[in-house]
Formats: sequence, C-alpha cells, structure tokens
Amino acid sequence: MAYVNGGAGNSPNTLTILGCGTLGSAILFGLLACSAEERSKKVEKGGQEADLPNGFEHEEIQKPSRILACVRTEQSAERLRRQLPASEHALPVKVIRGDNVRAVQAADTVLLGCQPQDLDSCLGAPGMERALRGKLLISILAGVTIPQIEQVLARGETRATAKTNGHVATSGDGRTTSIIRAMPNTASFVRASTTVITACSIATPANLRLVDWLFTCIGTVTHITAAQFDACTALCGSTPAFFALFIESLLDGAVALGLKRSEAQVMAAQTMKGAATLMLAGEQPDALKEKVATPGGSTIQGLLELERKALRGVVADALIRCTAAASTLGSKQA
Ligand SMILES: NC(=O)C1=CN([C@@H]2O[C@H](COP(=O)(O)OP(=O)(O)OC[C@H]3O[C@@H](n4cnc5c(N)ncnc54)[C@H](OP(=O)(O)O)[C@@H]3O)[C@@H](O)[C@H]2O)C=CC1
Ligand SMILES: O=C(O)[C@@H]1CCC=N1
Repeated sequence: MAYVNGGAGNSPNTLTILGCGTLGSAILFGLLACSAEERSKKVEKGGQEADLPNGFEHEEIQKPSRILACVRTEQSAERLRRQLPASEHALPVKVIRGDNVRAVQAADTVLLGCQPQDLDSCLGAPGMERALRGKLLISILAGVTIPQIEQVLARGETRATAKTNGHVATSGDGRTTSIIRAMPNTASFVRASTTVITACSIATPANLRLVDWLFTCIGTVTHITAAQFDACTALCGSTPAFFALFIESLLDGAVALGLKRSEAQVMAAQTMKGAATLMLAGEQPDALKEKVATPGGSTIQGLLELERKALRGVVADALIRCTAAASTLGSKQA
C-alpha cells in the first residue's frame, strides 16, 4: 500500500482522520485551507516559511505533510474524493476505506472522528491498539471519556498486556498512546471553530503544541478540565445548531413581514456575526442589549416578548439538557 511506512526517517508526517464524516471533513477542509494559505504565503516570501499564529514556532511543530482520511462506506469515500481540492498548494490527502489499521500504522497522529456508537468498530479492531502505540490520539467524540477510550483499546486482541492509569493505555512493549480530547465545531470548515481541549497527564509538551496548532489553524482554542467537557460540548459543539434555529426563526418572521428569505438570511447572519464580534471585543451582553434598546423605542418591545415567552429559561434549559445527553453518549455502542 502506498500510504504505509509513514512516521520514520524521510517519511511524510501523517495525520490519519479515523472517521472523516461531517465534523472530520470540516476539520480536513479547514486544515487544507490553512495549509494552502501557508504555502502560498511561503511562495510570496520567496520560499521563506510563512508566519505562524502568535505563540508558535516552526521548529516546535511536527506539522502533518499529508492526511489519510478513513471512512466506512464507498459512498462516503467517493463523496470525499469528489470534494477534495485540486490546488497544488493543498496538502496531499488519501481517502481510505476498509483499511483502518494500516492507515493508523502509517500515522504519526490520529484524529478519531467516528460517532460514539462506532468507537468499538474503530478502535477495538484487531491490531488497532498495537498500531496506536507511541502515537498521539486526538478524540473529537462527544461524551466519550479518555478512560472509556482506553477500555476499548485495552480490548484489542494484539496487546500483550494492558494497564490503565486514568489517562494512558500502557501497551505490551511499554510504549504508550497519548489521548487528548478536543471538541471543535462545524465552523472548522470556515476556520472559525471554537475548540476546547482537555489534556491528559502524560501528554508531552510536543503533543500539546501540535494539538493547539492544529485547532488554532481552524479557529480558537481553550483548555478546560475533563469535568467541564460535556458542558463545553454543548456550549461549543452543539450551539451552532441553536444559532441556526434562532436565525431560521428570524427568517420566518422576516418572510411574514414580506422580506425575501435569502436576503434576510444574509442580514440576520451578518447581524449575529456583528453582535458576536462586539462581545468578543469585550462588550457585555447586558450592556449591548441596553445600547440597542432605545428608551421608548422598538427593540424593548421585541425583547419583552422574548422574555414573556421565557426564551432565557428555554435556552438555558436546552443547554443543560444537551450537556446531560452528551454525558451519556460514551455508553452507547452499536
Ligand atoms: N457534527 C458536529 O457538528 C459535531 C460532531 N461532534 C462529534 O464528532 C463525531 C463525528 O460526528 P459527525 O461527523 O457528525 O458524524 P458522521 O456520521 O458524519 O461521521 C462519522 C464518520 O465516521 C466514519 N466511520 C464510522 N465507523 C467507521 C469505521 N469503522 N471505519 C472508518 N470510518 C468509520 C463514517 O463513515 P461512513 O460515512 O462511511 O459511514 C463517517 O464518515 C461524533 O463523535 C460527534 O460526537 C462533535 C461536535 C460537533
Ligand atoms: O449532536 C451531537 O451529538 C454532536 C455533539 C456536539 C454536536 N454534535
């Protein structure tokens, strides 16, 4: 197989995305856009490396030089192949189906992107635990804890011995798999994700720098504790869908008022982006509300209607429910 033998000597530095579906593809295409931008800046600078985001040095990051994208079905493989850019500046990507273990053997870093119920089919496969030894495994699975991932790995039939200490799968030959959980969101596609990360105790500084760099390429990164993960999964992973519902509701109102849906969508989304930009610049939500609601004006009438219909409680409860649901996902198996 052309893609085996990565990870040593002059071999390419390989990132394998094990389960490259909706979110995996969003990350893949975000990373491709990032690398294309870096490469074209390098060309502009006459071959000099382009600047990295603040806080990163080129020599510290083991950047992937190719990506292997694994899916389960031929239909998904074909769709992914069709979507891949032909740009000469993009990182090479190979789409793989039915050969997970070899794609992981060839990897330096593995990004696990299957659904929680497919964890066992991805990581419990014979030979997988051995293939992951000595490597960094980044899981983007909602609700699946590091100990749960370790348990699945420990069931792999090729291990000689397995011992878990809460953060690391210790393999028969003493080499370990570092597991880091990251929760990006679907805006990875446009490099506007907000990703939360929880680092395991044995993650090396190099592991952390790579994970920080990868997700900084496609948005912002915040480090959190394992205990905060489900709430942040809801707040960062799920809320793009909440915001979509809010915009959709505005569009229904706008259409009822005679506006064209497509034009209203641009106006509403841009307004949401503007309000978000103000808050990211330090504006407090209550101050923003007060600035917009002119005394005796129209905005306060809309705000009061939202409060009468208990939007605040409904949204807070929705986030709490989402968090509770996330916490159960790790126990789901196909
Ligand atoms: N969607 C989102 O916005 C977010 C998702 N997440 C998390 O990301 C993960 C993925 O979600 P999402 O992308 O929506 O799900 P998808 O179903 O779209 O993607 C999962 C991918 O995994 C592949 N897969 C499943 N089993 C195997 C296997 N045995 N071997 C190889 N590939 C396999 C599937 O292949 P195939 O298509 O061929 O079946 C599919 O491409 C979930 O764990 C979810 O919790 C987190 C935050 C946000
Ligand atoms: O709905 C889900 O389960 C995933 C987790 C966060 C967003 N999507």
